[in-house]
Amino acid sequence: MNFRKLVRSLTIGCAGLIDVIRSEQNMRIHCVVAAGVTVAGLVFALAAWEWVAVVLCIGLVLSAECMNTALERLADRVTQERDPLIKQAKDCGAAAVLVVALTAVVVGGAVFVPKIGAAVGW
Ligand SMILES: Nc1ncnc2c1ncn2[C@@H]1O[C@H](COP(=O)(O)OP(=O)(O)OP(=O)(O)O)[C@@H](O)[C@H]1O
Repeated sequence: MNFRKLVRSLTIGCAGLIDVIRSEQNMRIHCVVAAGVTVAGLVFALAAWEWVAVVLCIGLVLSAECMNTALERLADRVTQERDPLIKQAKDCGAAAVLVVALTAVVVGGAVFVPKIGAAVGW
């Protein structure tokens, strides 16, 4: 195994992640929500399987946002002109983020709503 190559790949990935966080408001919103959900998970002492579900959702949403940003930048490199196919490509990328974000909301609801309900005595 080429250890130096592995470290280089990780460094490049971190640089990309920092770039997306700096440049994309939606990514910063996802990160704030992810931090809030993590704190809520600690407060409600989630079970192991609940952590698995929550962490998977967070990872999927952040990853989708990174992929969407990559697609947007490639599209902008292809042309700055209005183009119907560029619109379709960007809208499909945005749809990918929307699908995982809605999935995360459903999973988060299934995990947290019963706990919040029990805490407030519903
Ligand atoms: N070159 C283009 N040709 C046609 N439609 C485009 C083009 N660039 C963006 N759009 C469309 O315009 C709408 C708004 O795009 P906008 O430029 O505001 O955001 P974005 O480039 O998709 O993402 P961001 O704002 O995060 O950079 C979307 O429906 C998008 O698909």
